[in-house]
Amino acid sequence: LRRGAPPVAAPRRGRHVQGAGGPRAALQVSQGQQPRRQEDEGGGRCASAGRPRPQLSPQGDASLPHLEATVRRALPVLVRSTAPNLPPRLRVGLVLVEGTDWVRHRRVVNPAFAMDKLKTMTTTMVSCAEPLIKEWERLASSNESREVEVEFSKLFQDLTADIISHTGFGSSYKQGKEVFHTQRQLLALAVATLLNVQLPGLKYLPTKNNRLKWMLDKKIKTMLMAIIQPRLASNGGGYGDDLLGLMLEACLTTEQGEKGDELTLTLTMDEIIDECKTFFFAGHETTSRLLTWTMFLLSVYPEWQERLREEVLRERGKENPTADMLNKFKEMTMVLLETLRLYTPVMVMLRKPISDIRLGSLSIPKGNGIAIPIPFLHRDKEVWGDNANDFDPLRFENGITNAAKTPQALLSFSIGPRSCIGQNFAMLEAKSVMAMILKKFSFTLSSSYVHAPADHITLQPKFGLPIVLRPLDV
Ligand code: HEM
Repeated sequence: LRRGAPPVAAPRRGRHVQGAGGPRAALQVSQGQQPRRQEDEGGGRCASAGRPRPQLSPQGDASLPHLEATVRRALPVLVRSTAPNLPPRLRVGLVLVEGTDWVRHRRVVNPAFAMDKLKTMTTTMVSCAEPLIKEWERLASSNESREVEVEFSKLFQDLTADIISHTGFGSSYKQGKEVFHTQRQLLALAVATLLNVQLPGLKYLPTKNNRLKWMLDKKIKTMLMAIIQPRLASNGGGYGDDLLGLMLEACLTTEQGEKGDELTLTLTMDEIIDECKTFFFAGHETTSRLLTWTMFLLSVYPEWQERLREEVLRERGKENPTADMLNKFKEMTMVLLETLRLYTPVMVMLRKPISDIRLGSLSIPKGNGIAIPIPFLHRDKEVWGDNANDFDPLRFENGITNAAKTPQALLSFSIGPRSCIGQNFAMLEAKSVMAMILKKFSFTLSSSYVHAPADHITLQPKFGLPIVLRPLDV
């Protein structure tokens, strides 16, 4: 993963010649609308204090042709680089570890996402959605119009938080939810202060914001320890079949030496805590966005809404969906993939080459940031055909690899060894929730909806997603 790129000479003056120069490196170091300051990868150093790092941020047609085909091929030789301004306490777990640490983490976390384990979690996903369905039915029946308007953007955020709390922490889901709630506060604080000028050392000073961040951080750690410690103490009885239990099992089997030479796979307590935080950061908002945009597209394309409803009812009638049944939903899978293509929740992947490399006609020196703009690549007519901007789930009829001119064109979950570990989890979750809604309601966009997709770390409808639900039995 890290060694693939043969070193090539790094042209010192080449960037402008290659049409990728942008402004000269200064406080503002990238071409696009990047934040005003950039921290160094190690955390804490900013452009004004340390060496500015140029970032290649292809935007629009001018620079895209250089990168289109080659970016995908280059992904394996680039290492992940973090959002430059993300505070260290939010850079956690598997998403951000590198090298042998990554191998160790990924092996421990992998078993928790095995399909047979996920299947048992489907029941939990369905039962988290069930009370909402009942509540909407009740509200609709009490309205004269027999309809109910629901704001789905916020609702899906709460629902996916509920699902990840239950599937992540089982019977400790209430404490899990509290952890996630605190993480959300920490994230909101980080985002609110993202563009503040950072002076070196400022993060160590007991400012009001810093004290609040430290307090929240400590609270998260204490709460997670309170969930993890009793599990560890109860060895012999198993650690639970939720994500945490499965991870502890993978971790501790190796620690007890059952596999002898694999002792290095063990995670420390701090690392386990980091992985628990990762479940939430990586898995909750992204999945809620997938659900949000699917709901939006099905409202706009009623013929597809009807096709999916028929598929759901054909397989299982009015019964709750099971994992095996969800895996059979071909048209639902096609619609979800098309939603991921048009409204990818993660908009940018940040990478840096570990040695000087060539990307098509561009030479990129080692360590320079590359922002890979997924929405541009997902709407490229060269790759997806002339209807690249249209909603056409049929393009996925013969699977992902045959949907475009290049086999790995869909980048929503990334590709290669560092691709999303939670993609099957996310797809099962989205299918469970959509099946529950489709079998009970038909729905349309509310007249108050305003179409304004906005990039707030993930892609979300700026003014929410108000939808009018009508129970099918009425
Ligand atoms: C629709 C939902 C999701 C989308 C669109 C998504 C997208 C992505 C993408 C694009 C990456 C690669 C990021 C990069 O290379 O910079 C990634 C990695 C990752 N995702 Fe997801 N994700 C989703 C759901 C989930 C869920 C449900 C979980 C866990 C509960 C999860 C956990 C992770 C982890 C741990 C990684 C890092 C993997 C590694 O580096 O080995 N994701 N995801």
